[in-house]
Amino acid sequence: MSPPHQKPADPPSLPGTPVKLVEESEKRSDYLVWSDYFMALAILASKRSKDPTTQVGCVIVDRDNKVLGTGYNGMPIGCDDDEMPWGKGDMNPLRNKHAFVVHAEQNALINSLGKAEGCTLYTVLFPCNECAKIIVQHKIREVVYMLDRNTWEMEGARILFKKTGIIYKQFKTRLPSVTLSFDKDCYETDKRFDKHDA
Ligand SMILES: Nc1ccn([C@H]2C[C@H](O)[C@@H](COP(=O)(O)O)O2)c(=O)n1
Repeated sequence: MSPPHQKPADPPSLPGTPVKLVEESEKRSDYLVWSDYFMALAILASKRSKDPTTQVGCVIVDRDNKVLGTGYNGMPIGCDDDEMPWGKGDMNPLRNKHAFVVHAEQNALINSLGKAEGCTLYTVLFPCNECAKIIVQHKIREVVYMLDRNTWEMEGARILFKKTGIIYKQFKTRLPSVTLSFDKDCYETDKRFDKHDA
């Protein structure tokens, strides 16, 4: 007899009988945990960025795990992406992207319509000092980031977070990757549904 915690084995199928479909009556175990889901969303948002060197995405999440806003680094509304500078090596600061790009965190906060108090901010890149000022003003509770840079701007952000009690921590996951395929994840699922339904 099987031990009580194990499902009894399926009886061997008789020759010529069709193979039984995998039972789908139990909860999936390989679903995304919240933090993986939110960081994956931030990375997905970063794919919207037109910045040729660094694409950043950001997601703001409330205590009930509701997404209040997402953002990525891009030019301000009304500025034609094709007319704006995307480099950063020109002597003239007005010919560099940094003079104009709205950071991912800023866009996510703007999109959260003033409701970000007590929320967690997931970002692909650690915030700079300018973003940190706005994060503080919105009373964000916690910042979760993937990548960090050793720059004075990010050091400035760390100083502001420490002074104001905003928790910041590097993202940790057990997953090496989250893959997303229009084909496999949607069309094939739909085909399986058709089979069951027929
Ligand atoms: N926390 C951050 C830091 C930077 N960004 C944006 C600003 C630029 O578009 C890009 C950085 O460009 P790089 O100097 O690496 O060529 O990333 C942001 O959105 N959030």
